[in-house]
Amino acid sequence: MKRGSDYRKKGYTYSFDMLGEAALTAKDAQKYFNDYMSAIEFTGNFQDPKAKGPRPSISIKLSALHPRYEVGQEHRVMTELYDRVLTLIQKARSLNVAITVDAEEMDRLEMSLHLFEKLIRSEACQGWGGFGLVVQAYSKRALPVLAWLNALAREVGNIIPVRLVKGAYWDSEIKLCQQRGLSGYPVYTRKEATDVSYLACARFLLSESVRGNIWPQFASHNAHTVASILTLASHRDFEFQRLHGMGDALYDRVLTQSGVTVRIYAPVGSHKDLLPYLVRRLLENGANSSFVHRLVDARCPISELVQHPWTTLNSRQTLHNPNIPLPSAIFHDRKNSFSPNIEIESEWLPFRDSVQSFFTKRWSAQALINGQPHSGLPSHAVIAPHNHSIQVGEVSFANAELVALAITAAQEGYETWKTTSAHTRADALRRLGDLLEENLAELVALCHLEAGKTIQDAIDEVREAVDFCRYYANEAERISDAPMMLKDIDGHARPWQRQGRGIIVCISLGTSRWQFSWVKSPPLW
Ligand SMILES: NC(=O)c1ccc[n+]([C@@H]2O[C@H](COP(=O)([O-])OP(=O)(O)OC[C@H]3O[C@@H](n4cnc5c(N)ncnc54)[C@H](O)[C@@H]3O)[C@@H](O)[C@H]2O)c1
Ligand SMILES: N[C@@H](CCC=O)C(=O)O
Repeated sequence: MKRGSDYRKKGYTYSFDMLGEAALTAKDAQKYFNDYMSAIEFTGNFQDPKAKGPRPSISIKLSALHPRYEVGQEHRVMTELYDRVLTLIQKARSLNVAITVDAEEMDRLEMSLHLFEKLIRSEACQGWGGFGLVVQAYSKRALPVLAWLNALAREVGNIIPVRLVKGAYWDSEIKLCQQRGLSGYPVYTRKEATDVSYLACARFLLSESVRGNIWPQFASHNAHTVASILTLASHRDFEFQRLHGMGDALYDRVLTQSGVTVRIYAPVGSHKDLLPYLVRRLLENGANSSFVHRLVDARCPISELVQHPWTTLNSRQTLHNPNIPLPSAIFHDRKNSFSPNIEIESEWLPFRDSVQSFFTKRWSAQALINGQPHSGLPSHAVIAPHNHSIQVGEVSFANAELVALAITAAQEGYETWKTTSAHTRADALRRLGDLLEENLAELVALCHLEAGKTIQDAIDEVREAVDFCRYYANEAERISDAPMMLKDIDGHARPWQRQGRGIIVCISLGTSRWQFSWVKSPPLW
């Protein structure tokens, strides 16, 4: 507060962010809760007679306040985390300190909105107008979220402050979707698309149908964006926001020339907690497309800086960025394995229904030799480890006779298999990968019931198998067919070619590696 006093004299106000996020333990979450509480008390009680502008506020991160702020634990989010935030709201309201819920990763958007709705409907928020949230314009859901917030504000009769940012997690959003093999991205992949989205959201927030329901807080250091907002606005019922240490010159001018309030988002805390925040700033400010980066780049002409993002976007051949392949296409030589995004309802609900449709199935497993199942041996019940009242199916174990039969069959098959081209064998493996993927829902149900895996773990298990199939199919083609010349000990080059080693017995322990043994042994050698 003391450090900000010069800025407050100029007319700036603050939103303090207590550094710290992604609490991993209840102890961490309690520490961050205490930090927020004391920040609210300090901010509410601090008197600065020379300060101009509205009172400072506090920004909170939900991930800091609960170690299980995740979709799979939504019932705890809606009760335990709800109680925590409610306590902060009650304290903040009693001291007239506004609270903003920071936006984090896109997968938590729906859950954060459920929680926000429950809180804004609580008695603690009735008629206050000091409880708001952040909307990220790089999100493809930004405009619908704003429309929903506008309807909510109108219904509950509270003004909702909304900080509109471009978004601070762009790089990790892209990487996570690729790693998880999702069907697409929740964020735009061209910078100018985010800029256009920001302006579309700003136009909506400044419209008469929103005025009086939402208090817009436009957060950007991009002079083009700021100038566009000042031009778009037919009233002054909004404010600007900037980060501490950024956009000083721009906002000194805005403050003196436009009469609009400017709030500085100031992170407060120890160096230890600064790292994630700092890395996000480094990534976004280091990007060639960043406005502040281009501003200080002498090679970037002003005519480019002032180009309307719509003109830039419209000049592209595609709205998406072809340099950022879809998650399924990130490998140059094979398809990435697919996962539905079970954090978002539009994908989770249909997938859950398909998985659940197998919950009544009873699987039966027995020796399979030459494509023929061998039943008739004593069977044993397979019981779900997490719920002993569920019988997943039954299994008949092979006996020595069947093992001998299997080895003979494999020996006979090997004679043809070893002369089968690597390409044909690799194709069989790829087909297996595709079949595993096509039957994802059933395999997930089986992993869940038989091994007690969580749904995400089960999906990952199947994905790993699919990846193995595709990866080793390529490897088989790469190394199996082509004869190589290797130098012998006497320096002479000799032709060298791999060949099958014969039958391999694989003993695979436990259920979790069933696919591993399949993929890495018989089909290749
Ligand atoms: N909390 C605040 O008060 C506050 C205030 C101002 C800015 N900010 C943040 O500062 C950062 C910089 O934003 P800005 O408006 O000043 O600068 P900017 O106009 O240069 O926009 C940069 C932003 O564009 C987006 N982006 C970058 N590459 C992209 C791509 N290939 N495809 C789609 N989107 C892409 C990202 O969200 C990136 O942060 C953002 O993280 C913003 O959220 C926060
Ligand atoms: N909440 C952001 C601040 C910048 C954008 O909103 C962060 O923690 O990185």
